Order: sequence, then structure tokens, then C-alpha cells
Amino acid sequence: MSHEEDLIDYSDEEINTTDIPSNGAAAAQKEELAVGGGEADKKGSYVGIHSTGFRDFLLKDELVRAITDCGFEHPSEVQQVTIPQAILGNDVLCQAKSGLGKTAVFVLATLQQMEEKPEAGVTTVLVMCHTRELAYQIKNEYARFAKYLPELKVAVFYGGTPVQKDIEVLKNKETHPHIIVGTPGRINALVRDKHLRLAGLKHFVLDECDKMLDQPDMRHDVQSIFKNTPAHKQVMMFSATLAKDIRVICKKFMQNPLEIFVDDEKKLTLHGLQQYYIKLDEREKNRKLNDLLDTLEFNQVIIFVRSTLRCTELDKLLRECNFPSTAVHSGINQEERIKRYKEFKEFQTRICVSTDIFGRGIDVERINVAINYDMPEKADAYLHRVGRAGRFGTKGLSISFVSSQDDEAVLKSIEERFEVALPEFPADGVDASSYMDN
Ligand SMILES: Nc1ncnc2c1ncn2[C@@H]1O[C@H](COP(=O)(O)OP(=O)(O)OP(=O)(O)O)[C@@H](O)[C@H]1O
Repeated sequence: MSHEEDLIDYSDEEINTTDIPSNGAAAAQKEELAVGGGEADKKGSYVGIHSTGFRDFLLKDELVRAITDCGFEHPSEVQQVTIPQAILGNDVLCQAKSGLGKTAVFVLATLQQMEEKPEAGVTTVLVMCHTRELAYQIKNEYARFAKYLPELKVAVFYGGTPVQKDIEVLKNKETHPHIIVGTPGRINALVRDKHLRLAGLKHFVLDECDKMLDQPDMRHDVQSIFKNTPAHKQVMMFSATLAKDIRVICKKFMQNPLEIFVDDEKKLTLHGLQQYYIKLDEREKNRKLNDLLDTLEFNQVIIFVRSTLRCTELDKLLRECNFPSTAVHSGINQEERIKRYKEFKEFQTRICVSTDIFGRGIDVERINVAINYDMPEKADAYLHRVGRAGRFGTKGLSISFVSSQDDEAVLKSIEERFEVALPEFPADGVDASSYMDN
């Protein structure tokens, strides 16, 4: 993509839906992952599963060892289809269900393409996502997979922390990262003020790309950063939800990408996850939540609310009732937010009340119950939120409180779009073995 002419102001753009490649709806019925793109004649074709192990990708020894240490035995479907193309440097636009390992696709693909002795002081990989905690998590994934590549330097930059610290890291050749993970606001500020130079960039990655390009502020920052990168580079974008209009926008940043879409939205439903709703009055929510937390068996539970105020209040109430709860929302200072994220991830707290900050991308292995105390406004947000439970094909349970006509409308749209039965939560509860892995 040439920079000047093609980086348009998307808010002025008419979305041309006829741009979208046909992925062959009939075939999509049969296959989980519809793969189009690459070469023109490949559009609409479907890649079968050929490889069975990470070794088949012919990755560097250091990566194979790290993968083994992580306990990954077999690549997931999205990994099988995408990694072989991504390590060749192709652009990738990838949609795949929540929790099935999209992160490892770009982490492994970029690490695989790094030079053995990366040049000091040059950043070649930039990964951006929409929240600070997710950036922190992705940075840790890089650390996990790069553990046998000690020369590689990875850093995470996001807002709410002293910018001077980031500037110091970038000033010094010894500490200057080869790989940067971050959120667009801070990265853009560092680029704008010439602390971060991206002339040597080879890989530009957006995780949760639909969210990032859907929000005007974030999209503006992403575009400004993109303009400061070389024309020739690999661009990869990922999300569990990729509406057709957003795909068109994503592709403006790419050249002839490998496209992986789940056109048949019912295939986005997580099969290990049991999903229910409870109809109740707003004022009955606290009592109901108390009952559920008392009676349900869970390892960890995440509870979503719609505002920071409700988040603070509900967390306080739960702690008053002696539940081991924590809260995460944008009103908390950043250091404390990361501390709470870490504690929750490390199983030191078992209940987390959150706004949509933890609604996407956050990967906490032991969450097996997700509760929508407040129903989200959109079906997409619902899909991401409940996907926090039942990661990587494990079992899980989600319960959504429905207390208004708007909530009912969202519930209906979820059932229709994802063809998921969302029955009422049974009065006598559900058998714990149905949502707890042994
Ligand atoms: N091949 C694998 N074998 C075992 N575990 C895996 C494998 N790939 C990924 N995982 C684990 O699965 C979990 C979910 O992965 P990840 O967070 O990348 O999912 P995702 O597709 O990005 O989900 P979301 O759309 O919700 O962000 C992580 O804990 C990750 O370590």
C-alpha cells in the first residue's frame, strides 16, 4: 500500500462491500475456516489440514523448544492454517474463534522471521492492541516463546505510565527493543515526538483489529503510526469478530493478504461453553449474583458490568459479603490495574468484576464462569466476553442477566447471529461437571 494516496480518512469513506472476496458460502458450511486470498485463483478455496505438529512448520529449534516448554502439543486449526503462510511473510487477515490461539500465530511467525543477530537499536516488529493489559499479556507471550533467543529485546509501551521511562529505553542502544508491543495512543506519541523511529520495521500487527479500526480515535492513531513505517513490510491482523465492512478497512493496510474468515457466524460459538440467561429486575441482580457465587462451583469467575461506577460498587459489595473479589476499570491507576491483572492471572484472586477492559483478548486459564451482570450492548461484545471462559476448547459456563427490553433485543440478536441456544438458567442450577474440566 503506498502511503500518501491510500491512507484515507475512513470516516469519509463509502464502504464498498462488493470488494469483499467471495469465500464460497456452500463450502463454508463444511469447513470451519474459510481461507481466501494469497493469489487470485486461491480465493474461495479451502485449505485442508496437512500438518499435525509444530515441528512440521520447520520453525527454529529455539522456538520448538519453547513451544514444548509451554506444553503445546498440537497446533490448533487456526495455527495450522495460518502459521505456514505467516512465516513466509505474507500479509494475513485472520478471524478465528476466541481462545484458540491466535496470539501464538503472530508471535511465532514474527519470531521465526527475526534475524539470528538482530541489529541493535532497530525495531522490526510492532504489535498493537486496544487495551494496556492485553499489550502486557502479549509482551509476556513474546517473552515465553523467545526464552531461548536471549539476544532479542521486547518492550511494552502503553499510556498511564511515565513516558520518560519509555523514552529512556528507546534512547539507549543496549535497551532499545527489537519487538514493541503497545497501545496506539502511547506508540503514536513516541513516534510523533521522534523517540521511536520505525524506518526499519518489517512486521506490523494489529490484534483485536476490528475494535482498533472501529473507534475513530484509535484508528487515527493507528493510521498515523502506519504512515511512519516502510511501504514494504508484513501486515497481520486478528480478531474473533470481523464484520464485512471492517474487513474492507483492514485490507486497506495490506497487500493481497491471506484471508481467513468464519463467514458462517454460528461457527464462532464455543462448544465447550454452556450459555444461559436469567430474566430479572435490576434490583434483583445483587441477590441473584450472591446466590450464584454461593452455589456455583468455579475456579475463577469474571463478572462484566457496564460502567466504572458499577464496577467499583459491585466489587465493594462482593467483598463486604466475603467474596474474594477484585475490580478492573479505567478509573484505576495503571500500576494498580496491571497488579490486579497479574493477581487474577496467577489465581491469587478468584473473582474479577470488570468493565469491557477485560472483555476481549484477556487470557486467564482458570476462568470457567463468565457472568454478564449487565448485558453488553452488542452481540459481538457478548461473544468476546463469554469467550473469557472455556479457553482453548475447555469447558465453561456463561450466565447473562436480562433486565430490560434492550437486553432482550441483544439476547435475540446473539441467538440469531451465532445460532446458539441461550436457554433460561434452570431453577435448580446445572451440574458442575458440565462446565468444570476434571
Ligand atoms: N497449540 C496450543 N496448544 C495448547 N494451548 C494453546 C495452543 N495455542 C494456544 N494455546 C493457549 O490457548 C489460550 C488461548 O490463546 P489466545 O489467547 O492466543 O487465544 P485467541 O485466539 O487470541 O483468543 P481471543 O480471541 O479471545 O483473544 C492461551 O492460554 C494459549 O497459551
